[in-house]
Amino acid sequence: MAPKIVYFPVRGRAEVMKLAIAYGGEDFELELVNYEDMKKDTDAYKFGQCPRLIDGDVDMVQSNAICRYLARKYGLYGKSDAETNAVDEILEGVESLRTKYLTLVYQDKLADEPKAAYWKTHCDPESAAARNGGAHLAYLSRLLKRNSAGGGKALVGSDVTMADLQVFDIVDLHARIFGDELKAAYPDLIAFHEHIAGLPGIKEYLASPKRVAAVNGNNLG
Ligand SMILES: N[C@@H](CCC(=O)N[C@@H](CS)C(=O)NCC(=O)O)C(=O)O
Repeated sequence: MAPKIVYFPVRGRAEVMKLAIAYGGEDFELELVNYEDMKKDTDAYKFGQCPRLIDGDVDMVQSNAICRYLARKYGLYGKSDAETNAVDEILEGVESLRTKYLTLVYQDKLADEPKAAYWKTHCDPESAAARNGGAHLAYLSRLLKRNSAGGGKALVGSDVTMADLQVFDIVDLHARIFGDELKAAYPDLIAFHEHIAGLPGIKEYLASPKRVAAVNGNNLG
């Protein structure tokens, strides 16, 4: 049976899971959950939150735990302890940026002022350089360059890992908001994003009706 993801009708935290399953060559089923039903079912939704993954005997929540499970299942977790550690570092690094992104879109509603401040603090390579490298996207770009085995196409080692899928997704979210500005600032991350988008399984998934539409207008989702 195909793995089942239970979530709200947005891309959100489930998107990376779908990319991993698609790259792993499996199909997935998507079940939409209603907020009130989720809150009542504390056995399944142990923290009152989704996404949830059901895959055979596996029934779990917490997106990064799910991502690690899928990384092990599909061989996306590095080829050595050192690579696995590096994948874990990147998953957590992306999580930090995702938290800030979620504040910008859900709490600050992408208003002009917080958006400009967000760009300056977390994205802008010039202000990052002025702060000796301190900006989240600059960190990711540096990690991509530093991994010579990846040739700009992988963040850890030479093969695709869950770290690549997480970075693809976070770049995808930022590209929707910052468009040309992001392209000009991080051509390496954009080229990386294009490479991942063309991988077998992922290419077909991204073009398929299974990809939940981005919530346009406010760029959420
Ligand atoms: N740490 C959790 C966060 C999950 C989360 O915030 N889920 C949101 C939807 S994206 C949710 O269920 N919110 C309902 C709530 O927290 O009451 C994870 O990574 O899965």
